Parts: sequence; C-alpha cells; structure tokens
Amino acid sequence: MKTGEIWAGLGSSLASIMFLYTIFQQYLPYNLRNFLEKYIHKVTNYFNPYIEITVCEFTGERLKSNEAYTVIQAYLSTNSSKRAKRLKADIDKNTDCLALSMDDREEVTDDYKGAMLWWKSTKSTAKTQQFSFYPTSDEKRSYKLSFHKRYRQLVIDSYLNHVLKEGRAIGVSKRQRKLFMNNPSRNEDYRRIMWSHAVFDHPSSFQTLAMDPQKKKEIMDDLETFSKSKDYYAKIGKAWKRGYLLHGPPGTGKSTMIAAMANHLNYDVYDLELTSVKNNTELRKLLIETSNKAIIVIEDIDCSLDLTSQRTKKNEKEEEKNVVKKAKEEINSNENKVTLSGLLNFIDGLWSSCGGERLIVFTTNYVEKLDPALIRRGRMDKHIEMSYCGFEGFKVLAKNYLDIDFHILFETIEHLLLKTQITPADIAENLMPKTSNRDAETSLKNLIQALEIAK
Ligand SMILES: Nc1ncnc2c1ncn2[C@@H]1O[C@H](COP(=O)(O)OP(=O)(O)OP(=O)(O)O)[C@@H](O)[C@H]1O
Ligand SMILES: [Mg+2]
Repeated sequence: MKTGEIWAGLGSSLASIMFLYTIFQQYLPYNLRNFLEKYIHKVTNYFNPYIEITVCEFTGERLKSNEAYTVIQAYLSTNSSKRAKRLKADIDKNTDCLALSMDDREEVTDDYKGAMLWWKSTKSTAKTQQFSFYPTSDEKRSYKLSFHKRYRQLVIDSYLNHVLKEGRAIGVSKRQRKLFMNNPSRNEDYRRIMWSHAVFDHPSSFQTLAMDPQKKKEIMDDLETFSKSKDYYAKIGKAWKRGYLLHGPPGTGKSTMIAAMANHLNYDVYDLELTSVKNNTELRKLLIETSNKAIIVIEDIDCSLDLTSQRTKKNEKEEEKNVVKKAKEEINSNENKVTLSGLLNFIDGLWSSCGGERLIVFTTNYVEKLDPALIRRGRMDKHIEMSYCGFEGFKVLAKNYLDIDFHILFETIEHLLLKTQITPADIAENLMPKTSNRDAETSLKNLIQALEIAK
C-alpha cells in the first residue's frame, strides 16, 4: 500500500469518527464529552497543515479598538472589492464616500511571493443574559488569516510587515485631514479633551502660492526630502521633525503657505494657541496628544508670549518693569505661565521625540523681536522670508484670479512692482473681479491705479 493511500484511509476514518461523534455526543456524560473533545481537537490539529492568525476588532479587558484590525481592513479594501462576492457598503467617515469591504463570513485570497493566503472575516454574537429593548452590540468581528505551514516563516518575517505597510499607506491616502485647535484650559479636569478638531479643507496649494519660483521649489524639495527621511533621521540619531520659521509683513502669505504645506504633504494641522495654555506641563500634554504626519503651528509667536527679553541683558529700568510684571503675574498665577524654556523643551525636549514626522511652524511679523535661542538652526531649521510681491508672484495671482498668462498691461505692472512694496494680499484684493463679468483688463487697471497710489 502506498503512503498516500494510507493517509487517505486515515483521513476518511477520522471523518467518519467525527461524524459519529457529532450525532452521539449529546448522549455522552459531560466529563467524557470534555475529555473526548480535548483529544479530538489535538488529533485534528496534528493533521491540519494550515495555520491561522486571528485579529479581533477590539482587544484587551477594556475592549480598545485594535489598530491592526483597521489596518487589515484598509489592506483588504482593494482586494475585497475586486475579489469578494459578498460585499458590504458603509459611509466612510473620513472620505464621506461609500466604502466597500467584505461582508461578514466572506473570504478572499491573496497571493504573496508565490504563496496563497486566505483572509476570512468572521462575526460571532455573544449571548448576553441581560434583557434589552434595544439591539445589543455584542457582535465580535475579526479577521482570520490562514496559510499552509510551509509559509510560516514567509508570513511572519515578511508578509505581515507588507500588510501593515500597505494598509497604513492606504489608510493615510484615504483619510480626511483634520485641523485641530487646543481647548482653553479651565480648572483641573483630567478627562478634558485637549484638542477639538474640524475637517481641514483649505484649497491653498504651492501652485497657487505667489512667491519666487526658485524659493518655492526649494521649500517643496525640502518638505519632500523631510517626509521621506525616516531612516536618515534614525541613522543620525535625531528625532524626525523639522522646524520652519515663516516671517514677513502681514498679508504676505504665511498662513496660506502653512495650508499649502499641509496639502502638499497630506498632513494634519494643529493650530496651537499658546495664550490658552496654562503652563509648561499642559504644553507637554498637548504635544504628546498630537499625531504623526502633522504640522504644529504657532502663529504670531511674538504676540503669544513674552519670549523676547528673557535671555537678553536687561537694563535697570527694564528690571524694575519686570518686578511689577512679576507681581502681576503672581496675581494671575493661573494665566500664561508657559515660559521660553517650556517652549524650547516643547520643540526639542525628550517629549518632542514621542512619535515622529512632525513639522513645527512659527510665524511672526517681527523676526527681530524673537529670542535667538528660539529660532536658532536645529530648532527652527529653515527660515523663510515671505515678502512683498514681485512680478513672478504677480503672474501666479493673475493666473489664479483672472486665468490669464499674459496681458499687454503686464509690462506696466512689472515696472511698478519694482518701485512699490505691495503685499500679495493687496494685489489679490485688486485682482478680484468686482462685477459678475470677469473682465481681466478692468481688474488689471484697478491694480495699476492701486500701485500708482502706493508708489
Ligand atoms: N503669497 C501668496 N500667494 C497667494 N495668495 C496670497 C499670498 N499672500 C497672501 N495671499 C492672499 O492674502 C490673504 C491673506 O494672506 P495670509 O493670511 O496668508 O497672510 P499672512 O502672511 O498670514 O498675514 P498675517 O501676518 O496677518 O497673519 C490670503 O487669504 C490669500 O488669499
Ligand atoms: Mg497669518
């Protein structure tokens, strides 16, 4: 008799035993049934060449949602919509579109480096004793991955990482970005939600940003290099973050640039209002609650705190002023106790390295007012001056607002721009059509008039 036949014979006998057992199990005493089940399980496990990995939707005693489940769901989304026969559709909160995923107890296959793998979505309903008028949410969902035992090493060493990486990338590309604002601190409430958020949907892009094209390209390259440098930062032993200082007169596009940066990199934005932060401890708490792939923005840093004179030598008069100020501060001891050193710690202290891929952006109208310690390289790695509008910047605005690349009046405007300091915000206002018939010539004439006056 051949070995194959022996195995086949064994298999069919086992199947018959199992069949008989399922029929007669109810007549067996409880203890015997328990004993038999244990051994039947062992025997079937021995003959079963397939390995299973289960990932539940919720884990732990407190049933926290399991990130691995979400990542796998994202990973399987493309595969399921192509291969599964039974799909379910839900509104995706992030994209506000219908998202397809495989239905409960549905199965899809995946090929990876020649190995065949099966993903099955399972659902079990826990039996609760409690009576309720409302539908109970005791459904437990999970994904089960099955594969032949000869692929064990491939799955553990490589496939699972591949699923994690791909799933995360799909999740990031589909997510809707958020704009977070820190909530003002009131009294000691440890359950307080530190950040509120809204959907970030700003239309600004580098394409519509009016500035010197070379400078613009340099910034875009810098951002892209940063976002791809995870391994490089790890190699040189630096936390994966970068500081940008945007300075320039009002209306030159600092806030617009931040939105363009966020859109370019697909990052969330945390708009940190320092004056509502009670003290350094709270600042730290806010920091650790930020996510990766985010821009933390502190606008008008010079107005947010008295960060200007703390490290410079003060003359006596200033010293006197400070005594009065200190007394006032003590009275309002609950207010504004974020200090320069607290902020420096925020930027480059140990806490700043929790997580990664974060930009910190400061904006100011008066760069000279800031303490040099705050803006030195390493903290604010890149200083970007946003300045008055040049001819190249004007051309971008003309394209944005009037949809023209050239006009006979451009030459006059170029001459006038050389002699006038005008912000992109002012130019934009003049180019904006005032009537419903968007006549480019009238808008350009308006601008020329404004430039003549400004000159
Ligand atoms: N460089 C620019 N490119 C395109 N639009 C711009 C630019 N600068 C300003 N604008 C336009 O002007 C408006 C105001 O600009 P923005 O708020 O970015 O200026 P800001 O430098 O942040 O000013 P502030 O210092 O007062 O905060 C924007 O809504 C935008 O429409
Ligand atoms: Mg601004």
